[in-house]
Formats: sequence, structure tokens, C-alpha cells
Amino acid sequence: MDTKTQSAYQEELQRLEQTNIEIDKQLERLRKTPVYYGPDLTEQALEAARENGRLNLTKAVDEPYFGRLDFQESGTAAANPLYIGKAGVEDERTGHLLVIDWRAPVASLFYSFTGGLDAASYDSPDGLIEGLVYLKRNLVVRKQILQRVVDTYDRTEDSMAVGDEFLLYRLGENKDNKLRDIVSTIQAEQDRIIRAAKNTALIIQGVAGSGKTTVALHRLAFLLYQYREQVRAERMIIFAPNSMFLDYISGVLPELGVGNIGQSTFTDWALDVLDQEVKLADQALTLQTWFSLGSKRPPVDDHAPGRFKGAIAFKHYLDECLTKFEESYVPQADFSPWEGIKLPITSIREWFFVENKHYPLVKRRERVVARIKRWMEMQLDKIWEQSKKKELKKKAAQRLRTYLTSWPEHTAFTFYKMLFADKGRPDQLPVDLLAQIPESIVASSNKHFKKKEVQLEDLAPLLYIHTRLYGIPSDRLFDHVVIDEAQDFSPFQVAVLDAYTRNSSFTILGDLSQGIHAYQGITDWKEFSSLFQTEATGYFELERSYRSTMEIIQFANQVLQRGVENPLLAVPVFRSGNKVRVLQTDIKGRFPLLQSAIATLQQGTSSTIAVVARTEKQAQELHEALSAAGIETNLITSKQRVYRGGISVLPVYLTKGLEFDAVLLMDVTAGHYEATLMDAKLLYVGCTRALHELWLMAPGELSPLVSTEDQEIVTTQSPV
Ligand SMILES: Nc1ncnc2c1ncn2[C@@H]1O[C@H](COP(=O)(O)OP(=O)(O)OP(=O)(O)O)[C@@H](O)[C@H]1O
Repeated sequence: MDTKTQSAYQEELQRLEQTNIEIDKQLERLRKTPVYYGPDLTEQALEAARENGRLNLTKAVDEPYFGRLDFQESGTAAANPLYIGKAGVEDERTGHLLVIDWRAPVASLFYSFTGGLDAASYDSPDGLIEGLVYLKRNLVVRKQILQRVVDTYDRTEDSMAVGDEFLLYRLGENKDNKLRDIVSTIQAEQDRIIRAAKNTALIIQGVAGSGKTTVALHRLAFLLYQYREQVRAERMIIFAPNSMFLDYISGVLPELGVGNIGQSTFTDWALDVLDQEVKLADQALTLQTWFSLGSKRPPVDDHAPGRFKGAIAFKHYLDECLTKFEESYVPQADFSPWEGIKLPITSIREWFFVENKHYPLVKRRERVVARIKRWMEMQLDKIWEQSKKKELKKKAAQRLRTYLTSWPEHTAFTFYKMLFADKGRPDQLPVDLLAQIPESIVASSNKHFKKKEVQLEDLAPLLYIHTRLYGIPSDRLFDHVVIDEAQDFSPFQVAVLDAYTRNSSFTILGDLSQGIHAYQGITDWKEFSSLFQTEATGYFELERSYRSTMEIIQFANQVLQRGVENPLLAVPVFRSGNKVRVLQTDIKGRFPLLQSAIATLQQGTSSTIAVVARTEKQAQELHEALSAAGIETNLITSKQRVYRGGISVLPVYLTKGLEFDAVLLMDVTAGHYEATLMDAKLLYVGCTRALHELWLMAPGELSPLVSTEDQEIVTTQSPV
């Protein structure tokens, strides 16, 4: 350690000691104060503040901060060292901030400052604050002990001295089975997204490993801090592709000290809103169909059920049906509860179309029926003879029941089902519209509907009809919605979610190059941006990939280039590792090679390993064979809810969103991965899951998507 580093280390040791003492003292005092459970409102407010303090200090006690920035605000005499941590801590005596919350406006400087002698600035509630940065320092503290001090900028030297060293140190670490927070190394381009204004529909195209999921979670923590008066955690939600993925990311928000944020799949949420009226058809079968090998796969075009029913054109179609239906959704005749008396249809229509026009259809019908009943009561009140009154009351109730049969109640499902029925559709529905739906879609829809079952692509239409019929109660509205892996969402899904989201406050993230569910997803972000007001929409691109080594990223980029026109290529951070291994073998040698590969990787530093098969059936077979050989693995299927780490065996399409120290891609042959757009995306997704080691095995002719030419990044030699 040179003298400069040594003195920096000593200085930080002293400072840490003081901070530790202060935090311990405050925490002890708060823990000793008895919790107030009584009715006094002032005491309750004080208790809430104490509880908040307890939580913050507990968060800060082991690792009070991770960064320091010396900043001299214009007009002040000297630079002030700002210590930045996961939670703000105040010196109780002076009110001075010992640690600044990473989400505070001034902390943004720590992330956005990228060197140079010019003035730096940040947005504060009082306007733009300018000043000079003198020092930017990363600090690693574990269990109150200082472990590392790395200066990334020193004005006296005017250099981003070891700019990325700290980041590389972080990226080089092995992963356990959960995604982690990145507060200490958030990059400037990620920080801009995290801190973007709330009432915007943000769309983020980010290459594999660019930190999209992580950034989205940090953004939620930021919004909760910055807009604490306007948003509530339980009114925010993150939609992820499956339950296992939700489990995988579930650690980050608690690490950031925010809980209670909703986490769901679109399916689970939709079925809940629909009150479980329908069930979802087995998705494993759907996935097997769309990810079967080569020629067995149905064509992906705008007539694929997911693309067709997910399109905004289909929403317009439903709109037309609903409007036509609504126009004639009252009986045609007057209502007569008994002979000689009648409620003219003009009154009923007036109540329905004018007086209650602001209510959703079902509510409107309810209100009008209630009004008819009240009218009946009034007519009955005019009759004095009790026995006659009783007789007429019975008759009126009977006649009302008959009258209402021509005015049936609907649920989203009964209405939707009716649209596809070839017989028994009400006259008022436009017949010609049904003709617009491809026959194959009508037939397969009806087959499912008979079992009260729907496909994923039916959920957005059902929700849409549901909102038209019932409206949206205010407790169902979201303050902010995050959609991860959004390229697999349909425009219709996003449009429906927009209706449930205040001020179109969205963070929509995805990667078109990983759009392996193209049979239901989008091919251009414009399909989403066109749903929002231009001035309230933001678009960002993340190009740098943090997950994998340079070798892996370059290799994966080549795969993409061989199957995709004008692909969005990832730019690696300068983290070099082992070359990608492409291992040729024959069918007989396949399994022994897999066993020895696993053994070699386990002897190395890989703690999470993925054995990636092309199909679910092959994954199942590999899992069984490995278990029989005494190698413990976790088979991941589409029904999986928990991610366990260790050695996972899974089909390539289920690796999306996950990451592993080492990835072993099985059967990368010409038969399994053809030179097509879809297979290139699949293989790209598989490759980009690896942090440190990527091995491909080809028992037969190597896939045309793979190139072994560049000896700098790929080797064909087996490990010894
Ligand atoms: N600024 C950063 N500092 C440290 N690690 C980072 C940073 N940004 C991203 N990472 C790491 O990179 C990896 C990829 O992040 P994440 O899974 O959020 O990316 P993604 O864009 O959602 O990936 P994909 O689309 O491939 O699933 C994670 O291990 C994450 O911790």
C-alpha cells in the first residue's frame, strides 16, 4: 500500500469508527424505548417515527455506507465529504447528515459524475445545484469493518484513476441463487433511468445483462423515496414472466429496505381480477408447441393466436362489439307489472342511456333494475286493499323476472364466449366482425371455452371486457407498474394495464433480441410507445452488458449476427475470462462428456451451473440420467415456483432472465439450432445467461449459428 492509500485508509478507519459508535448508540436507545401501542395520536406518530428510525439504523448498522463524494457547492468555502449508504443517518446532536440515502438528490452526483475538471450539477427540489467534485471513493464495509478503499476519481490527479476497477471487482464475484442489489456500483446510464420522473411511460431497450431487472427494482425503491407523499408500496407492482423468476428477484427489494411492493405474473393478476372465473390452459403444452424443433413449430405471423388477440386491432374489434351491444342492451318493449299499468320503454332508455351513462354496463343495468323496482313499489303504494296489493306484488315480481330474461346479465367470460359462438349470438352483435377472426382461432378458442379454460392471449381481452362491464374500483389502481421481459407482452396487455395505472406511470423493460416468444410479443417498441401520449413517454437504450465476460458477450453477439438482421449488439465491460468452449462429440460421448464437464466446473469456482437442453423433454431425460449417475440437480420446468441454485437442468427457453456462474449448452447441433431468427434468439438467450464460463456441446454437426473461427474468444479443446 503506498502512503497515499495508507493515509486514505487510516482516515476512513477513523471516520467509520465514529459512524459505528453513533449508529450503535442511536439504535440502542431506540431499541430500549418501549413500543407505544396506546390510542394517543401524537404518541402514535412519534412511535411511527421511532420505528422508521429503528428500521433505517438496522439497515445501516453493518454497512453504513459504500461511497464518498467530496463536493464543493458553488458559493461555499470548502468541499464537504458526503458519505452515501442504503439509508440516511443523522447526527442527533447537530442534525448533520452522517450518511446520505443513495436516493437523495445530492447522491445522484455519486453515480452521474464521470470525471473531468468542469463543474458538476444535480437537480434538487430548490433547482439545479452546481459545484466541483474533488473525490469519488468506493468503500467496502462488512459487519462494521472496513475492507476496501478504492478512489475512482481524485481532482488533484484529474483522472478516473481506476474507473472500472471497483465495478470489475464486483462483477467478478460468484452469484448465489438470488439477484442482488447494485447500489454501490450503479452506472450513470442506469442512474438516469432509476431517477426518471414518475409520471412517464418509460420504455427501456437493454441488451442481455445490461441490468434491466436490477435497475427496475432500484427504480421502485427510488420512486418510493422521492414521491413518498404520492405513492404507496402496495400500489406498485412488478410483472415478471413466471413465479420462479419472481422468487429469483425477491431478495433485491428487501435488501434495498423496501417491502410490500406487489410482485406477480400477468396471468396471476388477471385471473385474480377476473375472480378466477376461468382457468388457464396448461401452458407447458403451449410452450412445447412453440419451442418444438424446426419444422414442427407453427409459423409465427400476425395470425398466430397470441399476435392476433394481442393486437390493438383486436381491442378495436371488441370495442365495436361492446358499443353495438351496449346500444341495444335494453329490452325493446314497455314494462307492464300488471294489466293496465306500464312503464314506457322511453323512461327505461332514458335512465339507462342518459341518467346512468357514466356507470359501467353491469352497474348501469343494476341501477336501472333497482329503479324499476322502486317504480313498482310506488305503483303498489297506490293500492290500498291489502289482498289485492299482495296479489299484484307477486304478479309484478313474476313479470319483472320474465322481462329481464331479454336483458341478461353478463360476465367478461360469458360475453367473450358469445363473440366466438357460431350459434346463439345475439342479433345485435355484428356478424361480419366474427368473419374477421381466422377460423383456426375461432375453433381452438371454442374448444378451450367449453372447458371454461382460456389461453394467455385471452386474458387481456377478458380484462378489457371486464373493465367495460364493471369499471375499475379505485383500490385496484396502481401508482406505478414495472413490466419486465416486456418484449413478450402484447400491446393489448399493456393497454389494459394502462387503464389500471394512474398517470400512465410505467417502467417497461425488455430486449427485442431476446424476443423468443414472438408468437405473442412485439417486434418493435413503437407497438407500445404508440399507446401513450408522446410527451409522457421516455425511451432509453442500455448497450453495456455487465453480466458476462467479454469472451462470452462477443461469442453471443456472433450467434445473433448469424440469425438476426441488424441485431442490437451488447457492448461488454472490460472483464476478460476464459474462452468459450465448443466441444464436439458423438451421441455416445455426449453424456460422459457432460459428467466430466460438470466435475471440472465444480472443481473450479462455479457454484451455480446450468445444464441447458433444447426442449423440456430433453431436460427431463438429462435430469434423470444425471440423478442416476449420482449427480444432484434441480430440474426446472414451466411450473417451477422456486429457484434453488446449485446445478439446474432446464430447457433453453426457461433460462430467460436467470444467470449462472457456468452454462453448459447441450446439443448445439444443426438439427437443434437452425440458422433461423427464432433459433438464433434462443441460442443467444442461452449463451448470455453465463457469468464466467460458457461451454457448448455438439454431438453431431455443429449449429450454423456458431462460429469457432475467432481463437481469441473460443476454443474447441476439451478441458484436461
Ligand atoms: N451497475 C452494476 N453494477 C454491478 N452489477 C451490475 C450492474 N448492472 C448490472 N449488474 C449485474 O449484471 C447482471 C445482469 O443484471 P440483470 O439481470 O438485471 O440484467 P438484465 O438486463 O435484466 O438481463 P437479461 O435481459 O439478460 O435477463 C446481474 O448480475 C447484475 O447484478
